[in-house]
Amino acid sequence: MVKTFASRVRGGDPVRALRGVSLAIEEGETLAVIGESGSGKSTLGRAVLRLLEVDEGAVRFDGTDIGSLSPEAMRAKRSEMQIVFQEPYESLNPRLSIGAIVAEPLEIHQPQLGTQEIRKQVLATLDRVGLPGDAARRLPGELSGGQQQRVGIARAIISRPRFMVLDEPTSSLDLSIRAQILSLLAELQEDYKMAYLFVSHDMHTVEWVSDRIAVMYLGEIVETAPTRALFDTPEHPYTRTLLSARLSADPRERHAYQAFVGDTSVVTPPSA
Ligand SMILES: Nc1ncnc2c1ncn2[C@@H]1O[C@H](COP(=O)(O)OP(=O)(O)OP(=O)(O)O)[C@@H](O)[C@H]1O
Repeated sequence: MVKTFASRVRGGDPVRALRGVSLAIEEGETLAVIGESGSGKSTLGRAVLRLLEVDEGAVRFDGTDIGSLSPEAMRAKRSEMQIVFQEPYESLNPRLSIGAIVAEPLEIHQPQLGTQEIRKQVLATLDRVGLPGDAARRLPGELSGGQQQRVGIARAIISRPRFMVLDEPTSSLDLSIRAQILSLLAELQEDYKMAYLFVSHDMHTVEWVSDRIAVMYLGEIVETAPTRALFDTPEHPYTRTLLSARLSADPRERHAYQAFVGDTSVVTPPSA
């Protein structure tokens, strides 16, 4: 895929956010996309869901080129492809109750369900993501950052997607909360057999959550490898730089992910 943006600065050069990116994600797997700020990770995540149009390239979901779908067919497809954003508060309508926010995808995709059934599914989904039923009546601003992200996750999973883009889903949260949210995402993936495209700039996070890692640098994927292989034998010089930066990162981050690993049996700690 190729995507070039006009510069945000008047007279500035166009920004080549994606310079020919190609990737495939298998059913049920987590592919992490890692890279520094501005490398094009979020653009890629949005392009994959057709939340923005690319200049060149196609996205195939189960073999269907989603770029060729009519607006109605694309809307139906969206129930199978969801996104969880980095900033939960900004992604939630501050004037809608949590119940209304989580109900929205069902109202759009399965309006035939009726009010009672939608309400039942909203409460079950809130419970599944660890929120009390009375959260349904609250507004986003009344919840903590971690709870807001649980709402973002509830809204994403209520239509039972098979694929989710997780765009730095924990990086705006307190370290103590990150492990809980990562555990929840891992459990949901196991239960619902979802594939994740996990966008992150943090090597600690992707080390624990991903099956494979794609390293992005200036709009290109410079290396893709299974997680363990990438850590053990990084091939690209930029990957090596990211790995050495990780060793000097905040040790509290490490504790958060060790807590995460202690919380769940779905990930294997590294042998080193
Ligand atoms: N709508 C836009 N208009 C102009 N430039 C944009 C737009 N969206 C993104 N860009 C630019 O494209 C490049 C890639 O941005 P992108 O947000 O995809 O990177 P990223 O790796 O996700 O960074 P971050 O981790 O900071 O979110 C950046 O230089 C960014 O400034």
